[in-house]
Amino acid sequence: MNVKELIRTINHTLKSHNLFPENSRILVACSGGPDSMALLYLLQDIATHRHTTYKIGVAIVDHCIRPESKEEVLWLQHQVEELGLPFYSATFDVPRLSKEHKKSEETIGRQVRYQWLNEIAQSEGYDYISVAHHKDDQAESILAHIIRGSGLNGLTGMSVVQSEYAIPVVRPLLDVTKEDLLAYIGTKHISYCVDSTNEDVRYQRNRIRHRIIPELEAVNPAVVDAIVRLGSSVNEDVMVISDLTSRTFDKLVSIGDDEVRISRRALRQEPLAIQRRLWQRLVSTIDSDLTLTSAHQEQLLDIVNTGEKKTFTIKSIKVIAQCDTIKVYCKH
Ligand SMILES: Nc1ncnc2c1ncn2[C@@H]1O[C@H](COP(=O)(O)OP(=O)(O)OP(=O)(O)O)[C@@H](O)[C@H]1O
Repeated sequence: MNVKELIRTINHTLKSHNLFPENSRILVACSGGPDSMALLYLLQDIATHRHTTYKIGVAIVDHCIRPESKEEVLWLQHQVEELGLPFYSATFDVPRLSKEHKKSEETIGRQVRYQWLNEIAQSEGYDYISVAHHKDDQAESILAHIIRGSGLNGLTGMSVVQSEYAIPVVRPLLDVTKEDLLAYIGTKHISYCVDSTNEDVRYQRNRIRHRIIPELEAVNPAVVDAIVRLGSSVNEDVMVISDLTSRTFDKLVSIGDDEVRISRRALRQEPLAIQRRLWQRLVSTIDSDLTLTSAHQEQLLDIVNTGEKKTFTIKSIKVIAQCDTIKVYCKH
């Protein structure tokens, strides 16, 4: 893809989601790596191409995982100041936090990064946070979910707009490949930092990127496109199932002050795919942090299929099925 086509493709992604209108303020999350440096320059090119005037700021988090990270923050600060843009940075001791919270460095790093980006975006008046995930990242993320044993929801991939936080996170590059971005960087002579851990196949993501995808490409050279298409079509189907689940939930479930109830017979008449999702919604109504494992789901589906009295405890919640009534409540 040449520069013109690249800009047209990204502009199309943004337009089809009504993103970055005139005068909006965008905080670009930039690691200093090739993808996010490309995003930074592309967003400026797109503003020129569209004759619009959105405003860009740049934010970086130093995760203290690599010895060179401090220097990279200073390098990026210099680049951003040369461009005359606002710059923000924060430092988190991710290795220490990872030990304290018993979570992987990747998970904790992502959590603190998005939380801080949101705080900065809110306090500095930005409308959007923008990140540089591209088509290859999308395919890797879907494959990672398949390998981990995800349900359908995990196969939908990342969305262009994610509204989970107060400030929406936007991914304008999901329709372009890493190769397109590297070609752009080469043409424009944009400098960037190289993350020394990117080649390390002890990290799951790198193993998928450097070992699994090339093997799959030997079978189908367009496998990245094929996986991304799978993600989009699953996404469409999941939206339909999710809508049907919501309507069934509203019809069948009665919500009390600290409990939810459903008829065992009515639940049994629903297809299994809906039953599973209804169970997740029933428990989430009581404890929004509780995600059912497939083992929990099997046990809960068993409750539906008998007429006997059954009691079941999952973490913070209790389920009692007696005669035709199933009651879900907090065990405390
Ligand atoms: N340390 C960081 N500070 C700010 N934003 C970051 C940082 N690390 C990642 N991001 C943002 O999150 C996106 C996804 O993170 P990921 O680790 O997958 O990126 P990456 O493949 O390393 O990309 P890049 O080539 O830009 O480093 C990046 O493209 C960037 O927009």
